Amino acid sequence: MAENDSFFSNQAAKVFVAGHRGLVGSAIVRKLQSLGFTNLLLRTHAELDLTLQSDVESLFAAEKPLYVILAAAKVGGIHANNTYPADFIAVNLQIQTNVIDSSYRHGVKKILFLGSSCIYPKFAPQPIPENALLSSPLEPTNEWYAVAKIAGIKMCQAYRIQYKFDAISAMPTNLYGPNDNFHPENSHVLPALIRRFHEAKVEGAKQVVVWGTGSPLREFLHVDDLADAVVFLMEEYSGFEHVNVGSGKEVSIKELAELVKEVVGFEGELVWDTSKPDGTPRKLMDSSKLANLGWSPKISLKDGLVDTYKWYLKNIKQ
Ligand SMILES: NC(=O)C1=CN([C@@H]2O[C@H](COP(=O)(O)OP(=O)(O)OC[C@H]3O[C@@H](n4cnc5c(N)ncnc54)[C@H](OP(=O)(O)O)[C@@H]3O)[C@@H](O)[C@H]2O)C=CC1
Ligand SMILES: C[C@H]1O[C@H](OP(=O)(O)OP(=O)(O)OC[C@H]2O[C@@H](n3cnc4c(=O)[nH]c(N)nc43)[C@H](O)[C@@H]2O)[C@@H](O)[C@@H](O)C1=O
Repeated sequence: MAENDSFFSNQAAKVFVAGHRGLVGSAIVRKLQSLGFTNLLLRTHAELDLTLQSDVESLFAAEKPLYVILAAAKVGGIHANNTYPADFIAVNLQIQTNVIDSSYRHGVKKILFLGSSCIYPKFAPQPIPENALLSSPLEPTNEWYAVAKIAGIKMCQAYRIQYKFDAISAMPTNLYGPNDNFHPENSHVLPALIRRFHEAKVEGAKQVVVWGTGSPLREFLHVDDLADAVVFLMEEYSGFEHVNVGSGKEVSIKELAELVKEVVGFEGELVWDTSKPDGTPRKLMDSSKLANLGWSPKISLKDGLVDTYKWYLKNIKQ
């Protein structure tokens, strides 16, 4: 990459991190600050609703960020996705359309759009390569969110073709870490289980209920690794195709539940509520494209879980 195109050497550049208080956005802010970036443009949801096109336009016109990282979205676990399909498709289409289009119109040099591994077909080949996109039907519990995310990838590609706009997309696997959502029903499995096992331990409960059969396989990545991959891609990648970001390691939900139980120190038994959906049976991503560019993850699931539980104890528990 030419010197004047270097993201890392442009630490005074204005970088808009949309969604900076969320799991992903807050990790990206920590990473950028650790790299010496001093001019971050940050707006809370209350200060700027990204679904409102004219407000987004006004922000870009006034602030003229040079780089944009889009980590604002309507996000949730299997239950939330299944229960609020209209919100998941509409809010995400609105946010990403407004931010990508305004970025192009106001001279942004590069934007990174975040999607998710749920963009891939329910029965995709494993590990899932980037070119499995749109090769067969989606997983029904999150197809509304997935369709919005696929539209985001395609919008980046369309703007690259028509306007030569440097819009790239990263597809992370299931993430966890500080500032996650620990809501009992609407969160993802890992924060949900930390909370449930912790509360059961404190209350002296004999059992903890875990959803589904325990057989689905999931790949987990600590959000600090994801943030590292995001800045790496801002520096190193300007391609048409989206890029998978995974840990390469998968566990069953049963194995995950046993690990969370051990880390939290709950001594009772697990009970499986099979009336709850399993979702997609397996979604291990093929992250060799990113590995070939020179990036690899550093944080093991066990270490990441221990740190996340410490963060939960310090910041969330009553
Ligand atoms: N969590 C995960 O496991 C995974 C996440 N991703 C992707 O990473 C990105 C970030 O996800 P994550 O950090 O987990 O999500 P969070 O829910 O933790 O954070 C989302 C952020 O978006 C903001 N936001 C939501 N709606 C609006 C709006 N209308 N206007 C302005 N801001 C808004 C939220 O603000 P507020 O809190 O104030 O509402 C929040 O800061 C998403 O694109 C998601 O698809 C991809 C794969 C896995
Ligand atoms: C990142 C990805 O996340 C979502 O997909 P998902 O991987 O299915 O997400 P999940 O974390 O909610 O569940 C993983 C597995 O775990 C089981 N499970 C057990 N017990 C609990 C539990 O207590 N809560 C939850 N949420 N799941 C549980 C659950 O039944 C399922 O088998 C997408 O909708 C979409 O948001 C997306 O892109």
